[in-house]
Amino acid sequence: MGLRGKETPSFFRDFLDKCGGSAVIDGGFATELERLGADLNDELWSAKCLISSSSHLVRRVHLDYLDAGANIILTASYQATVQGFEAKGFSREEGVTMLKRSVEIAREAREIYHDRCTKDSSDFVRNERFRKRPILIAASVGSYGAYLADGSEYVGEYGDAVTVQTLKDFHRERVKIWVDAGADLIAFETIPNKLEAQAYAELLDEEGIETPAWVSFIARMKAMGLVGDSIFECASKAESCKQVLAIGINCTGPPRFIHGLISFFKKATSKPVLVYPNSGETYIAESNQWGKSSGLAEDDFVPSIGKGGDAGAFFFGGCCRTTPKTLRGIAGAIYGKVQDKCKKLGKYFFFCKEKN
Ligand code: MET
Ligand SMILES: [Zn+2]
Repeated sequence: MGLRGKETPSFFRDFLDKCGGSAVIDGGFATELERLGADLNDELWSAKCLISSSSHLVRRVHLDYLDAGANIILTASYQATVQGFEAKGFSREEGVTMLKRSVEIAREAREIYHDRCTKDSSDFVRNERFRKRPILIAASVGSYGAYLADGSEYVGEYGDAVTVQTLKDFHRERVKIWVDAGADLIAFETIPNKLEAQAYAELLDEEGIETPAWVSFIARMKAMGLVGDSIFECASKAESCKQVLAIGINCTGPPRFIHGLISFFKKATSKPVLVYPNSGETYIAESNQWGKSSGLAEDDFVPSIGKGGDAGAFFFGGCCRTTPKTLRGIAGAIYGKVQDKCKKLGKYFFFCKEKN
């Protein structure tokens, strides 16, 4: 599904129309790999599984999220860098190959899934609207702080020595590798500050990258009071970049704050808003563990996301510690909502065909 070079402003509009009005982003990728038994206590985190002996697990997680109803799957590249693989003893060439593999494995999973949809007779895939839904591969780009692997993507204080240029130089090669590998989208994720948002926007312009992108921030919250750069400042860095088609928040919890955060973003951007919060637990960098912070049950997650739709978001999913089960709930809620809209407006053709 090579969608590069298309006139980008209509890209998401067409995609959202085909999805029925809202799109489902996958759930926590790396934490799902861990739940399936992968040991990701490593600087490469999920990218460790790109090494061929574990690539079947990467494919499996992609397929689990596709089975759950995802329209967009994020690659296992969040913490993947050529220098990271070199530090493990791989050659430069092997490192580049591993980065490309992240996109290839996701494409393989999409092909397997499409194939299954035509052959499988289970109720889920027999359902027309699931079978025909569009699926995009988004290359996951973690922040410089994620590469540092010390939890600083949640803090975003890189110090004075790190400039916009440092960040552009850091991301340039990896982004180009994923574009060349045929990703449909570039997902700049868990961005902790305005500096990095600016670096991404400049990088897209300087390299003339035509692949559409989204930028997604981590909102640093002390209860509901936000800390760090303001949402306005962060969003404005991406707002003027024509390749950035959506702006939003990920890996921020607890989800009950999401409604308010989306409202902030709606004021800061004219682009579609996306949201994929984590489970509401807090990552503790010192111990490399997730600690319960809100007592939020998984059952509360889906209603919280649903309220995000009322606040005006168009893309919904889950981040760390959410699972295919969570995503099934989100997809169900989104498709249900679309069906309601369909009844009222007679507008969204995928669903209207079935219902009318
Ligand atoms: C720390 S946020 C991580 C987001 C990334 N898409 C992942 O799961 O794996
Ligand atoms: Zn996350």
